[in-house]
Amino acid sequence: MVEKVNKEKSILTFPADREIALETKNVQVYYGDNHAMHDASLQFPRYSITALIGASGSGKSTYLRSLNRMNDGIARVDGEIMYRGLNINSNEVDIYQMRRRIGMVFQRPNPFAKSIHNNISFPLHEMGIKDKSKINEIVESSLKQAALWDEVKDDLGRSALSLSGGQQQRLCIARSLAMNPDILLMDEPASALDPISTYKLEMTLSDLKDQYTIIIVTHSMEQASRLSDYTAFLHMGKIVEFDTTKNVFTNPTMKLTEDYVSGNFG
Ligand SMILES: Nc1ncnc2c1ncn2[C@@H]1O[C@H](COP(=O)(O)OP(=O)(O)OP(=O)(O)O)[C@@H](O)[C@H]1O
Repeated sequence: MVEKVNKEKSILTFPADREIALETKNVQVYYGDNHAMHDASLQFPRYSITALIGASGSGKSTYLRSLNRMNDGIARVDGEIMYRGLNINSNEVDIYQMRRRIGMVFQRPNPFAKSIHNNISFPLHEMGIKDKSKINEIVESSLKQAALWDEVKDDLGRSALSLSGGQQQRLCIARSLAMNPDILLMDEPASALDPISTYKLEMTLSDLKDQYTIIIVTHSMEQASRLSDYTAFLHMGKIVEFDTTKNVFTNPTMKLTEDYVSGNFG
């Protein structure tokens, strides 16, 4: 039985004035016999940043990866994941198309061993876009959105692998943005970055939320409180609390949340 600290508030207080970008209904994830995610029901508000926080092994990555079917072939995922009225956790969904709308940025930057330009233009070619000026336009606009353009514009033919870790991560964000997504899923995108690169990445994400919905796993309480509008706290495969970040950090409903955000465990 989980203990509440604020009895008049419900566990999953939700601000009703926000449009919903993505909703999970009773999502369960099983790695074989390991029931890793229990009954995850949450609505992610559009044009905002939601942080997923919790101790190691609480299920943050498992949940995040379910949101665009990255657990396919690894785990069994039951329940509904509703995106624009469609349950994307169903066999009818074209996973490739869906992932263009719900992109993923991983913990370690994973640029292709190609030029900066090709990192973005190659997937566009694969999508059937052949018009060079259109491609150049998308390369430029996505690099600008990812706040990398000024640093690389003079040599787009340079290898992506010669960029710093922070620049590589922003290039991976640009590559996702070039697909014209609605939602960006990010699994600890700053964990391999130094403080200055982390700061730049956070600035970039803050700017992006005007146009995109961002869901980010982070181990850093400071990052969650600086960056996110909403926070979900996970514990042992369950979503214990979801609320505005301000409330989760200053006025949590659950004792478990209070202990975690105040550093008393985890
Ligand atoms: N590929 C996998 N195969 C089997 N079990 C897994 C796999 N990935 C995760 N798990 C299990 O699922 C549970 C949740 O793990 P998950 O990685 O989602 O937690 P997390 O909160 O993201 O942890 P961390 O903060 O350490 O990254 C753990 O019990 C873990 O051992």
